[in-house]
Amino acid sequence: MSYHNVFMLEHNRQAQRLRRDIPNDEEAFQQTRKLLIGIMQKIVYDEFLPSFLSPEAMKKYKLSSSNMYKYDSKLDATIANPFGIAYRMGHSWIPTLVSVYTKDFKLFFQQFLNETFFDPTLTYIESVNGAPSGMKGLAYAMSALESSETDRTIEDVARNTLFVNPVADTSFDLASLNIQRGRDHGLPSYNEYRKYCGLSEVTSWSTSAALGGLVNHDADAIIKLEAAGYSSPKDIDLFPGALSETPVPGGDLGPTMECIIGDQFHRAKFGDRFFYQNRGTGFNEAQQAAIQKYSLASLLCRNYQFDKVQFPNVFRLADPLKRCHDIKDLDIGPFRPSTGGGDGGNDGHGDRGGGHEHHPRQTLNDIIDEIFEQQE
Ligand code: HEM
Repeated sequence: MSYHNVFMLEHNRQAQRLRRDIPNDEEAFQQTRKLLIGIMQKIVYDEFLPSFLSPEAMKKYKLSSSNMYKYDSKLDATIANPFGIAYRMGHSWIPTLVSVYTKDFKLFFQQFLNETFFDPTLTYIESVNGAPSGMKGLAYAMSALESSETDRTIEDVARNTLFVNPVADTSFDLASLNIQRGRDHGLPSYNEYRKYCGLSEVTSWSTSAALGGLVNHDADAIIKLEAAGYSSPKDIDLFPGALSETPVPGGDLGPTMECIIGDQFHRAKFGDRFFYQNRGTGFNEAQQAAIQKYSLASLLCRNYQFDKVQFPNVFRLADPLKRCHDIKDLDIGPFRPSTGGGDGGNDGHGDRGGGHEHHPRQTLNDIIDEIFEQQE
């Protein structure tokens, strides 16, 4: 929710910067929306994906923006059924505790995750006497804390306290839901996806390749999968089979997960006519270069007033941290229809510090007020 909110703030901030040259409300909204989608795509492909996919997978599926981009109209970008299950690997990142940190990354408040289910109170907390607001404090904590490992362990909080019904004394188990949802969708087994991905077929409970064993699992994982009640390794469901694979070198996931997730993000990139790197429908060279230089770190600095961040990639712990003051804002110049030139970034404090920035004629609040007045 904190990150969802920060993109909303970023949208409004960039809309205000663009307002000077785009007086029409609808046009300003659409251009800002397009810009935010481009920024999001840059962050996902160049910052988020490499934080858990191996360099090999990044290369194989041409996910980094340094790969030449050519839109492929024949590529189907729709979400594959197994991706809806494989991408639930994020369920192994779910923490037991939700933390709120101060701006200097000290623990301010902690709550059990299940206490936040259906109760967003934490996010409403306003900043008092220098203490962080809920939204910002959650982002400070998320940027500073290491995430749980991507492994076969899903915390009890998501296994025993999901959708608790105190009257019936029941609750749901997210791991079971993931398995059952795969079956509901008629997904073939883990073994079939291994074959689809060009990996060896599994026919025995051993680790031996010659015996058709589970070559991408350690002995402990194999014991647990066998104990789960599958009468043959060929029956293992996609979610537990792929999630319990040993990670490939340099990545957090096993080869089957990398294949399904890498392929999906490849198609979502090269099969999307509006991908930000597609010249013409996406952005021109100068605009792309500006987006390329921007980062989630910079975005957090500006909207949540971080003093220091992990840089250049907030998804990786950096030491030392970089001062926000030294990280440039998005160069909005190339996005201005009238100038077509850059404003060269600024001193790290968004519009407030940029010598070339002009205040917009109206704030978004003014515009919203006007719309309401017209409706009355
Ligand atoms: C507090 C954290 C989270 C909770 C409580 C949660 C809970 C859930 C629940 C209840 C479902 C629906 C399950 C079903 O009925 O089949 C679901 C689906 C899903 N979750 Fe999560 N989740 C969390 C975080 C994540 C993360 C971090 C990721 C990935 C990075 C993720 C990926 C997915 C995906 C891909 C689906 C399937 C969506 C679809 O196909 O419609 N979730 N999650």
